[in-house]
Amino acid sequence: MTYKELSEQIFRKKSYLCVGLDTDPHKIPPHLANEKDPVFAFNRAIIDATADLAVAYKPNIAFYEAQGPRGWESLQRTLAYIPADCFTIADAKRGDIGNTSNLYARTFFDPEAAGLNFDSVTVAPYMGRDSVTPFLEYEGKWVILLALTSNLGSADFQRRRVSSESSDEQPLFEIVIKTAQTWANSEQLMFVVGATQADELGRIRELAPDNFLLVPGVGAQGGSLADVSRRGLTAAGGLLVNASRSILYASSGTDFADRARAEAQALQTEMAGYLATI
Ligand SMILES: O=c1ccn([C@@H]2O[C@H](COP(=O)(O)O)[C@@H](O)[C@H]2O)c(=O)[nH]1
Repeated sequence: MTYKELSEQIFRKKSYLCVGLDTDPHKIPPHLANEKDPVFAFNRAIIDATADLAVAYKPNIAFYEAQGPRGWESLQRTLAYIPADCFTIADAKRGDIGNTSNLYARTFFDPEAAGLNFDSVTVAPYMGRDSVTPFLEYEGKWVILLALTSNLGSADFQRRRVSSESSDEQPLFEIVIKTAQTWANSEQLMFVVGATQADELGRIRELAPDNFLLVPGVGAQGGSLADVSRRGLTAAGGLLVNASRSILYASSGTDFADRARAEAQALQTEMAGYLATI
């Protein structure tokens, strides 16, 4: 999906909601246990309940890999089921020496390789340019680079102030953003910024006025959709705000899909209000 198409979907659906498919087999409602593929049955119900409210889906790959070959099949079925008008994110947080990154990129972008054809993959930036560029070689695919993550540990490195040859001290995440912008344009490069980091969102938006930001951390992690939207929305939309557990596990009973829809609907209604102001 191109930048323009993603932006159009946001204004068509009046939503920048990304539903995170962090599907934990232990949290699937018991009545799905007899399905041939309970993880897929759960995801299918969540997708059916939210597809008109969401512009993106983000399976977190850890939840599928932890299931072995069965999990990979659930992931393939889930990806194939996501409607074509939704942007897809492999939240895999990959990145290695170029030779190895080539294979990670092939895994998520080449359907002939591992049966997956995601629009984008999350990548850790700390091994530098040659660890990221293999993902950028796939035309029409996106890299979503970790910039300032939502967890407390982001203070350990990402927020640490460092000096570089060309400038005074600045937080490491700023160097990540500025440097990565020399590798790819905003049509192919997004940044992850946690909703719990709203204090820095204005500054990040200044540095990256045209890049989409993937913002996890509303819902279970307590980030504020209002703060994120006020600081992060652009004329193109420019945001994908992810919620996983607060939607998936709104209920553990037979009404789980209805309750998931209600949670997604509440976020989408709020988003429609913010979009109306830009
Ligand atoms: O900084 C980051 C980067 C990624 N994530 C991922 O997003 C979801 C959040 O799930 P919730 O249940 O809505 O908290 C999950 O897959 C994380 O691995 C993040 O939270 N923060």
